[in-house]
Amino acid sequence: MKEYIVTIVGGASSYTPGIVRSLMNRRERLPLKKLVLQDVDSEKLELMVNYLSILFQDEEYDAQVHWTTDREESFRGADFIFTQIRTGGLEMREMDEKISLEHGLVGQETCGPGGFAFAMRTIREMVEITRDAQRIAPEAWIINYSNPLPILAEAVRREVPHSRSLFICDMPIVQELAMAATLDYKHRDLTFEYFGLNHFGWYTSIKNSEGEELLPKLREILLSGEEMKMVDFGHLDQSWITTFNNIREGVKAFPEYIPLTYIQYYYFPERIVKKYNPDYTRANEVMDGRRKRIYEECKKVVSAGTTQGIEHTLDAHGDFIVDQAVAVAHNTGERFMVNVVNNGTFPNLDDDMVIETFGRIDAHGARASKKFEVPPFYRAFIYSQNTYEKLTVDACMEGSYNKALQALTLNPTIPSVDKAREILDALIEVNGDYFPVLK
Ligand SMILES: NC(=O)c1ccc[n+]([C@@H]2O[C@H](COP(=O)([O-])OP(=O)(O)OC[C@H]3O[C@@H](n4cnc5c(N)ncnc54)[C@H](O)[C@@H]3O)[C@@H](O)[C@H]2O)c1
Ligand SMILES: O=P(O)(O)OC[C@H]1O[C@H](O[C@H]2[C@H](O)[C@@H](O)[C@@H](O)O[C@@H]2CO)[C@H](O)[C@@H](O)[C@@H]1O
Ligand SMILES: [Mn+2]
Repeated sequence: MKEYIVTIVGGASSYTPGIVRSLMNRRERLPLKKLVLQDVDSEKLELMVNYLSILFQDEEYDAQVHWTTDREESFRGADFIFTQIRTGGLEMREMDEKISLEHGLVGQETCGPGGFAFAMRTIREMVEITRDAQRIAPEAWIINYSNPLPILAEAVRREVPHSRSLFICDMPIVQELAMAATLDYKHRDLTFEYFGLNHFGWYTSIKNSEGEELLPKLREILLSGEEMKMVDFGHLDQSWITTFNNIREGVKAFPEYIPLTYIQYYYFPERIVKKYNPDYTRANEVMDGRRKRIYEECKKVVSAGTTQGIEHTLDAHGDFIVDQAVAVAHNTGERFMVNVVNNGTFPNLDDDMVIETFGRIDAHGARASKKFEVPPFYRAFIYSQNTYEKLTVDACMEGSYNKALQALTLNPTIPSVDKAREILDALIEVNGDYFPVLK
């Protein structure tokens, strides 16, 4: 069987050990010749590779592992390029979240002004990565996790036509696992339907294998005040548990569908701002939690020279990306949530909109499977969010202050032009050279 070369851009991320464990667990389907970790942080890369070398040895996993800061070198010969970059790091995420909250706005990684700033820092980098991949490894598939996903997907769609890119998000699968557990079903026995954009959508149907519609039952459970049954991979922080339980608030507002967790930021921005602590945000929780825990785990293994007796982190995140690589490699046509260009899937939305819905993945990439006519309220809501996303790409690529201001004014978490201008000026100041010059 063919042996694959997988490159991870942002290879020093704390998500890497989980992804590599998923690769190891799927060694029969995706045998690895070489794993290449590429990153801008050589110190963390070295730690990660030292850790993985010991893990491979302990698990008798026969693949080479290599690290480099040189993107060109890392792409040579690659079959798959997984991308998970965060320009500015968690430190800039912290700034985004805190500045937004200081201005009375949602302070979040991918939604509202935080997502806008993250996009302005990352768009050009993601476009360059995709161009380089197309030039150096034209046969390789890029499977991208980097956020803000829909904005990066829009930028790549425009700037790098015909790139072999998949844009993926683990939120829906994690929410589906929780919804299945709450309904007392196994995830694999349910079929979900969903429409929207990434981090901005709604479930319209949840059926069991007999074809029984279970959405009304889930609605009833949520409205009765019962807690969502979280599928805990070992380290689910309280803030995520609260976010999952807020799905109920969305259902209370508009009971016809089950909103994705992230809808809380758009339905209830004032509630979120009131509840969030501007001095200790999610970025702090991640820095003190997942980031610290994973690198400590790596250091322990490296100093002990063995993985024995050291706790390992497992989550759906790693499986989700590797399963999609398997679907491409084996041309399976398996069903996944996909981010694709609309092209008539939602007939009453623009054809060129990047949408999120269920579809199939095979050797030719991702395609949506079912048409859905979007009801008027959701259609208008999606248009404002999608136009914000498109204007953010315009603003970044054209260096346009006016487009940036229009983008933020349309963002459903921002109430006025005055607020949009106030937060835009604050973000420009704090981001310095991370942002393009906006004239
Ligand atoms: N799509 C999803 O559902 C999903 C899920 C989880 C994480 N993410 C995204 O994955 C990314 C990584 O998250 P994280 O929490 O691990 O962040 P992180 O900052 O801890 O790790 C990102 C890594 O990328 C490196 N990096 C930054 N810019 C780079 C570049 N230009 N080239 C190569 N490496 C670069 C950093 O040095 C760092 O090691 C973020 O964009 C995050 O939002 C997405
Ligand atoms: O706040 P974070 O950094 O923990 O997570 C941000 C990401 O949240 C979603 O993903 C997962 C996350 O990757 C996983 O580790 C776990 O914590 O559950 C989250 C919810 O499913 C989201 O899909 C990503 O786009 C975010 O970057
Ligand atoms: Mn996501």
